[in-house]
Amino acid sequence: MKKIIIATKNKGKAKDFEALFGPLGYDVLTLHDVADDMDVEETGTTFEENALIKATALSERLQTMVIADDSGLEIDALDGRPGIYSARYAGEAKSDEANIDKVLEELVNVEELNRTARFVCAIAIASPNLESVTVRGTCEGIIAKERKGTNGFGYDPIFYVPSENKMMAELSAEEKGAISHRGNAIKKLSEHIAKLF
Ligand SMILES: O=c1nc[nH]c2c1ncn2[C@H]1C[C@H](O)[C@@H](COP(=O)(O)OP(=O)(O)OP(=O)(O)O)O1
Ligand SMILES: [Mg+2]
Repeated sequence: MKKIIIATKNKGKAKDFEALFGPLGYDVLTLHDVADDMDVEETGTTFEENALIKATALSERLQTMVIADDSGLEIDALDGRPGIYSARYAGEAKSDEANIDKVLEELVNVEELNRTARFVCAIAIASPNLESVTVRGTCEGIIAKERKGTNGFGYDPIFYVPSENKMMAELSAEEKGAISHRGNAIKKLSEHIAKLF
C-alpha cells in the first residue's frame, strides 16, 4: 500500500487524514509510527509557519516526503483567539475538555449572532528535493452554548456547522472531510500537486 506520513501526534487529526487519504489508497502513518520521540516546538506566528516547521523537521530526519497540519479555531468575539494557541488554550496539558470549558466561559454573555467562528487548517508538504508548499483551508461556523456529539476531536462538540445543520462532532469522519477546513486544505493541496505535472 502507498504510505503517507503526517508529522502529528494528534490521534483525532490522524483519523481525519485517514478518512481523506484512505479512499485514495494511502496508509496514513504518524509520528507515533515513525518518530515517537520527536517533539517539535511550534515557534511560528502563523498556522503556515508552524505547519512548515513540523513538516520540515520530520522530512529532514526521515529524508522523505512528509505532510504536517497546524490548525485551530478563530472566534470573532475573542478577536481571533484561540488561533494558533488552540491546543494549549487552557494550559500545557493540551486538554480538549479544558479548552472547550474555557471558550464557553469566555463566551457566556455573547449572543448567538456574535458567536461566529472558523476552523483554520494550514497543511505543509516538505520533501528533501522539492520546494515546500503550504495551503490553507477554512470552515465557517458558530460556537454553540453547550457540547453535542461524540465524533471528531478538539473543539468539534461546540462547533455548529450551518450548512449541515449539525455540530461538527455529529458528522462522520467522511461527512466532516467533505466540508471541513482540513478537507478543504487537502483539496487545495491536490490541485496544487496536479498543476506540477
Ligand atoms: O478538525 C478539528 N476539530 C476540532 N478541533 C480542531 C480541529 N482541527 C484543529 N482543532 C483544534 C485542536 C487543537 O486544539 C488545535 C490544533 O493544534 P495543533 O498544534 O495543530 O495540533 P496538535 O498540537 O493537537 O497536534 P500536532 O501539532 O502534533 O499535529 O486546534
Ligand atoms: Mg501542536
